Amino acid sequence: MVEMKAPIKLISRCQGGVLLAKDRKPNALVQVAVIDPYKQHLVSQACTEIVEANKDPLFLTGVAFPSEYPASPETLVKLTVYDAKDKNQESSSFLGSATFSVGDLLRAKDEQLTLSLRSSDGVCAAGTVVVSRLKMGEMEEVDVDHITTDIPSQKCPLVCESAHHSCVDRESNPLTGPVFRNPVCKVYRFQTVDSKWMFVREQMEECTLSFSIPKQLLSLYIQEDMSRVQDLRELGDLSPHWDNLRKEVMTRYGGIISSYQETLAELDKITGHSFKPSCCKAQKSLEFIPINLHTQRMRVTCPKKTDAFYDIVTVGAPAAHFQGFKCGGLQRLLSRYEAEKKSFSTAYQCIYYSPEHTAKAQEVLSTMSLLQPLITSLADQLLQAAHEHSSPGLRDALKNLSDKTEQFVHTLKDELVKSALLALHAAQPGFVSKNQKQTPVPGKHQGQGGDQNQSPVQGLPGHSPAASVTESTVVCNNVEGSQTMTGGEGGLLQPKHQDSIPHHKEYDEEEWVSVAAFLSRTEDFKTETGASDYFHLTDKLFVVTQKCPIPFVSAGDWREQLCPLVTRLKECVMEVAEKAKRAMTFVLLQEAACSIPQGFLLQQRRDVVFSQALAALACGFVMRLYAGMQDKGFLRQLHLVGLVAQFESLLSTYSEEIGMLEDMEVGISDLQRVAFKITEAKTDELGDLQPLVCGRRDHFTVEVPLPQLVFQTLPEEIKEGKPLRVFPVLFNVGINEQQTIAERFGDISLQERINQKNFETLEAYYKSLSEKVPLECLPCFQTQTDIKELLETLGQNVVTKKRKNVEILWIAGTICRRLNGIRFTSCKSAKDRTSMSVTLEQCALLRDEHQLSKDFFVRALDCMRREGCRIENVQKNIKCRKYAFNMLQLMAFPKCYRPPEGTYGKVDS
Ligand SMILES: O=P(O)(O)O[C@H]1[C@H](O)[C@@H](O)[C@H](O)[C@H](O)[C@@H]1OP(=O)(O)O
Repeated sequence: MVEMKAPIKLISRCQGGVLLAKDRKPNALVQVAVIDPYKQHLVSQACTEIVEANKDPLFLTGVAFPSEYPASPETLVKLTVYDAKDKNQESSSFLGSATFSVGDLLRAKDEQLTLSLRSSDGVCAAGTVVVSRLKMGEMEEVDVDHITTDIPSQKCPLVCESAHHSCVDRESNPLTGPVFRNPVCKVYRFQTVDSKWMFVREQMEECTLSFSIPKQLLSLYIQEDMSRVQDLRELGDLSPHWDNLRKEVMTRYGGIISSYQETLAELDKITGHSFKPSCCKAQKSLEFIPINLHTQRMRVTCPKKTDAFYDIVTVGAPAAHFQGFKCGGLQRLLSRYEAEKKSFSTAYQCIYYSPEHTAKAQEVLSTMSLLQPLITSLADQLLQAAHEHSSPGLRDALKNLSDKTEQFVHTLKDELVKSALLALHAAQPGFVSKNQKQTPVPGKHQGQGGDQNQSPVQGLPGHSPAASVTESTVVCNNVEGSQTMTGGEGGLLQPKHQDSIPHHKEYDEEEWVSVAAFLSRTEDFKTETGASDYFHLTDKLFVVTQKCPIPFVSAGDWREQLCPLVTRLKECVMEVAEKAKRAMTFVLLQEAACSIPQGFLLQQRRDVVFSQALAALACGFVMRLYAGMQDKGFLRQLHLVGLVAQFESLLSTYSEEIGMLEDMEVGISDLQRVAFKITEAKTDELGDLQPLVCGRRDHFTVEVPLPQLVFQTLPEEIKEGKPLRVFPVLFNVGINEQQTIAERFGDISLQERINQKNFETLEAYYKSLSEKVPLECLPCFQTQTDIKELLETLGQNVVTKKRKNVEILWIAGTICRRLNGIRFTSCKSAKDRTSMSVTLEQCALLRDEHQLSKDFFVRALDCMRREGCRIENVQKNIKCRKYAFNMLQLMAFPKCYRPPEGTYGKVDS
C-alpha cells in the first residue's frame, strides 16, 4: 500500500488548453478512472463538471477516491478529457488522455506531476495536465492569481482526493465507525468573495441503523403483544359476551405477532445492506425500513480558518407505502377512528376510552410491573437489615420502601383504575345487576350458558345474552364526558351521572359495593382488613423502624417481629397489583374490542411509520453526538434540555402525498416518546458500539454505547444514564407541480396546520433552552441574526399566505443549526427533491458562513448537483444518474430547486 503520511488530495490541471476544435471552444470535462494495475480493470470512475465554451476551463468539481479503493503505488489513474456536445455528457467526443500511477505522484518533485494529454492514437500531444498533491484541512492562504499566474491559460484544476483521505479521517475519529458505512466522497474548490479558494468536501454514508433499529423494534412489538395476549388470558372467567370479544382480540394480536415474526425472519436473511433504495419503498418485507436513509457531511476548509462541517440526514418520508394512501395517512385515519370508536363502544357495550385513557392504562400496567417486584425486593432488604441488626440498613430500606409504596398507592388511586374494576366486575360470568334482579326480562338468560345465538344487543349479531345484563349495568368510569365518582356516605364512592354514554345510564349500588370494598382498602388507611393491612403494615413498619433498635433486644427478635408483617405486606401488594393489572387489561380489551379491525390495522401502520422515523432519528442522534463529544456546551444542553430534531419535508399536499404527510406527521410526533441514554461499551469492538432499543410502544429508550475512554470524558449526569430528550419538529413546504395544483385548486390546510403547530413547539423549546442553558453554549455562526429574531420571522412566515414559501424551510433549518439540533430533509424517496434542497442548503451555508463568491453560487450549486454525492445517491437508488424530473415539473419548482441541464429527465425503470 502507498505510505501516505497525511490526508492528501491530488490536483490536476490541463495545460496548453484543450483546444482541438478549430472553430469552437470546447465544452471540456475530465473523466478520472482508477485502474487496478494487476488486473488492468477499472476500479472506479468519476467526472468533473462541464465547463462550457472555454479553452482554459476552470473546473470546480473534484474527484474523491472512496476508502474502499485499493490504493497502492502501482494504482493507475487515467485522466480523459472530453468535449461535450451539449450538457448531456453522453454525447461527448474524446480530446485526449493521460495516465499516471499513485507512486509517480508520491515521488514527484513539488508534489506535482505534469502530464501530456495524448490523442486516441496515443501519439499527438493534445495539451497538458498537472497533478498535485494537496492536504485538506491544512490549506495555505492561496489566492486565485497565485494559482494561475505562472501559466495564465491553464485554469482547469482537477481536485482529486486520495482513497487514503477518507481512511485517515475515519481512523483519526474512530467514532464514525460503528454505524456509518460505504462513504462516498466528493471534493470541490470554490472562490470566496476576496478571491481566495475554499475547499469543500462532501461525504455521504449509509447507516446500519436503517436495519438494526427496525429489527429491534419488531422484536419489542412482538414481545409487547405477546404479553398483552398473556394478560388477556389471565383476566380469568368472563361472561360469554366478553369472552368472545377477548377471543377475537387475541386472534388479532396473534395475526400481528405472526406477521411481525415473518417480517423479522425476512429481514434476518438480508445481510450487507445498509439502506433501502427508493424502488423498494412499497415492498412488504421492507416496510419497517426507512427509505434511502443517508447521512451527509459537508466539510469546509478556508484559508486561515479552522475547518467547519455541517451535517444532515436525508430520508424518505416515514410512511406506510405498502398499505397505501387511498384513505389517507395516520393523522386523518386516527382522528376518524377516534370518532368511530365512540359509536362502536356503544354497540359493543364498552366504555369509550380516549387515547389518553388507554395511554394511562398502559402506564399503570408498566408502573405496577416495575413497582411490585421492587417493593418485594425492598421488603426482603428490610428483613435482611433486621437480620443483620443494622439500624442504618433498616432505616434506608424502610425509607425506600415507603417511597415506593407511596408511588404504588398513588398509581392505584387513579379514577381509571376504580372505574375499570367496576367494569371488570360486571363483565364476570353470573353477574346480575340490581335492576335485572328486580325486573327480570322475559326470554333473556343470565350468566353463562345462555343462548349463544340470541344477541341481546340490537343489531349486533353473535353476542351472548350475558351481555344484555351488562348493558343495564352501570360501569362507573371517569372518562371525560361519561360518569364520575364522588365520595358518599359510609366512605363509599357514589357515581355522578353525566349522561354522555347512553348505555351506561344506571347505577347498580350492589355491584359497586362489592368492588368498592376492594377500593376502600386503598382509600382507607385505618381499616384493618384486606389490602388496607398493606398501608397499615407500612405504617407499622415505619413506626417500628423509627423506634429501632429500642424495642428489640436481639437480632433474632428484630427479624422475627418483622417477618409476618413483611410477608403480609408482600401478599397485599401482590394482590392489589394483580387486581389493578386485570382492571387495566380490561380497559385495553374494551379499547381493542371496539376497534376491530380498524384499530389493529392502524396500530400496524403506526408501528411501520414509527420504525422508519426512529431509525432516522437514531441515525441523526448518533451522528450529532459523535460530532459534539468534545463540545462541553453541547453536552450540557443535551442533558439539561435535550435536542431539537428538525425535519424538513418537501411533500406536496395533493393526491397520495397528502397521505404520506399525514403518516409522517404522526411518525415524527411519536418520536416524543423516545429518549436516549449513553452507556459505556463493554469493549471498543464494533458489535459493542451498536445502539440498543428497549421499552414498549408508549416509551422507547435508545441506548448509545460509547468507547470507554470517550465515555469517561462525559458529564456525570450523562454517565449516570440520565434520559436525554429529543424535541421533534416538522416543517413542510411542497414545491412541485402537484403543490401548484393544491395551491390553486386544492387545499393546503394540512401544511399550514403542521407548520403552525411545529413552530409553537420550536418556540417552546427555545424558551426552555434559554431558561436552562446559557446561550453561550450554542455554536457560533457568522450570521449574527438573533435566534429570537429568526423565530419571529419564522412565526410570521407560517401565518403568511404565500405560495411555495420555502423561506419557512430555510429559516427553520437555520434555527435548528443555531440550536445545535439535528437536521433532516425528506421528500417521498429522499432522492430528487431532497437532493435539490440539500445542495441548496450547503451552498447557502458556504455563502453565509464562508463568504462564497456571489458569482460562484450557481456554479457551486450546479457542480454539487451534477457531480456531487447527491447524484451518486440517485445512482445508488435507481442505477441511473438522472433526477426524476421532467420539464413541466421543473417549471413549477422555485428556481433555486432546479437542477442543471442534462442531469434530469425520464428514468428508465
Ligand atoms: O425523491 P423524490 O423527489 O420523492 O422523487 C420523486 C420525484 O420528485 C418525482 O418527480 C418523480 O415523478 C417520482 O415520483 C420520484 O419519486 P420516486 O419515489 O418514484 O423516486
